[in-house]
Amino acid sequence: MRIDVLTIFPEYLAPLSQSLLGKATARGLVSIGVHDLRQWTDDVHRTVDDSPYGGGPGMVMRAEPWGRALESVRLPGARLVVPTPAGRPFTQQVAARWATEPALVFACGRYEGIDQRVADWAAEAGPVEEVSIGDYVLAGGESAVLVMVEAVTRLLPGVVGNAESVEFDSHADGLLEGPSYTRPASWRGHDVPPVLLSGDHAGIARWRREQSLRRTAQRRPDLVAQLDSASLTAAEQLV
Ligand SMILES: COC(=O)COc1cccc(COC(=O)c2cn[nH]c2)c1
Repeated sequence: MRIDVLTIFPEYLAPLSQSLLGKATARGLVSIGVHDLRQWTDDVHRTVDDSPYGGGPGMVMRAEPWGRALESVRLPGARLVVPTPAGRPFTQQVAARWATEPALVFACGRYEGIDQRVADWAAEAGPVEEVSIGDYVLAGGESAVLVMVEAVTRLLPGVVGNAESVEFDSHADGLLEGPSYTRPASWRGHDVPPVLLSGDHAGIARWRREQSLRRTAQRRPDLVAQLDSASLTAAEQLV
């Protein structure tokens, strides 16, 4: 997968070339390019923002630099992702869908946002998604891109050592992951649930499912509504 990020703070995206991602890049599973939007400005001050039409606080990112940057960086048909508080929710399902894409381009907004005509114009050349990573407002899209790139690239085959651990992630089956334990069996008066030491694999699997349903019902009742009927019935018994 090819990932390109357009931003006025390229140094903010430095973590992308380290740790998990660094290894994946080194192994050729994903290639990442981070580009400074100011490369595509046309004035001596390298201006990327201007006052909003219609008045209002703050500044808006100008369309021209974005148009030139996207023409230069975005492969034909590549999915353009714009992180924004006003976007559709970014979920594990969205991450899984994007993980099959050959290329993704991320546009990091700053100030009050990017002139809307950029997304509208970009949609003429390929899919554009305005997505939110949560109901809060950041100073810019860079942190959201770090989050989304991590969620997507860890799903790429070969990036996460143990493929099973990806399969059993929270949200992979619509449920939250239950509690995990490791040695020692007793720690500061807290013991590991005995079933996990029993060797009864069917019992362990049943217990883990029950823990996931219970935790989901308690912490994310909004997710319970989306469960299939079997899981729903089980979850309702546990609230
Ligand atoms: C068309 O889209 C835009 O103009 C985007 O513009 C902005 C403006 C300010 C901040 C951001 C960053 O995204 C978030 O704050 C965000 C994403 N998820 N949850 C919070 C983006």
